[in-house]
Amino acid sequence: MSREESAHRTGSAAGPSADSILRAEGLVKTYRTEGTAPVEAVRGVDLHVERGEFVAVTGPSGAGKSTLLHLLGGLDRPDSGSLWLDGRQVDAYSEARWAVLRRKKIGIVFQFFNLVSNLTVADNVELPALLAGSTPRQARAGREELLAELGLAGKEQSMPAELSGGEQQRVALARALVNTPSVLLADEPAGSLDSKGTREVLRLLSRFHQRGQTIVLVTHDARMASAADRVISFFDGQVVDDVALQGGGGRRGGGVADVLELKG
Ligand SMILES: Nc1ncnc2c1ncn2[C@@H]1O[C@H](COP(=O)(O)OP(=O)(O)OP(=O)(O)O)[C@@H](O)[C@H]1O
Repeated sequence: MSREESAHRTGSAAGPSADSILRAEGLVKTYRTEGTAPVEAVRGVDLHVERGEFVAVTGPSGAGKSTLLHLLGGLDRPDSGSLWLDGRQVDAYSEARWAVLRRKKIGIVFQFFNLVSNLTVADNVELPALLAGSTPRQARAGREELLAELGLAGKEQSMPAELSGGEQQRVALARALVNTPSVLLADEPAGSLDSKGTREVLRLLSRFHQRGQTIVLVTHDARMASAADRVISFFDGQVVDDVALQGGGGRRGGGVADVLELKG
């Protein structure tokens, strides 16, 4: 039986549990630019992500996936709706409180890495740890462990521009994970990589997921999405489907191998 055939619908139908790490209710975001019609990017989204889940949000270009991810990470504010992270209601947080929350509880990776170009690889990874209150010794230990794990030992003193796209994304992943966040938000993390880089990112996401990392991955790539435990289809600012992939996904094994084969 194919993974698609074995998929079954649970998702939002199953509803949030006491263990939901992320929960959104009625999220709405409309972009208003003078002189143009308002764009209703997110139109009343209810969503929950359980602790340890790997959830992919997929859909066509312009569906509102990135906007949703930005709302979940506090990078943008909803016009209305509620948001809980780790049991705490966070939608009314000020910018400063969100910044602290993000440092400690949310890791984010973007399509174009967003590394600090004039800092070394080591400093890019250590900086968020230091900002979150780690001692220099702790930050260094965390950086060393992650860079070794991500195959970047020896690149500590390189500048981002000296690295390949795949290497830069691995640095971005190390930076996002250095504070052991409750949730990792990934917005098209392989969107600017070749097939080798894409496989690498998938393999690493799956590895961290297997160790319990909660992940929300935005992707328009169905093959990447099929590495997740659960796939949420987004269309025109709304969730139109929410499907659990049985026996697959990063955690339960099998799925990623299929995906990696698919990508050749
Ligand atoms: N800052 C902004 N100002 C105005 N409109 C915006 C802004 N950001 C996004 N939009 C619009 O909101 C809608 C949703 O965009 P969004 O980037 O969230 O979609 P997406 O599904 O992530 O698309 P893609 O896969 O192409 O990245 C689109 O119509 C987009 O043009």
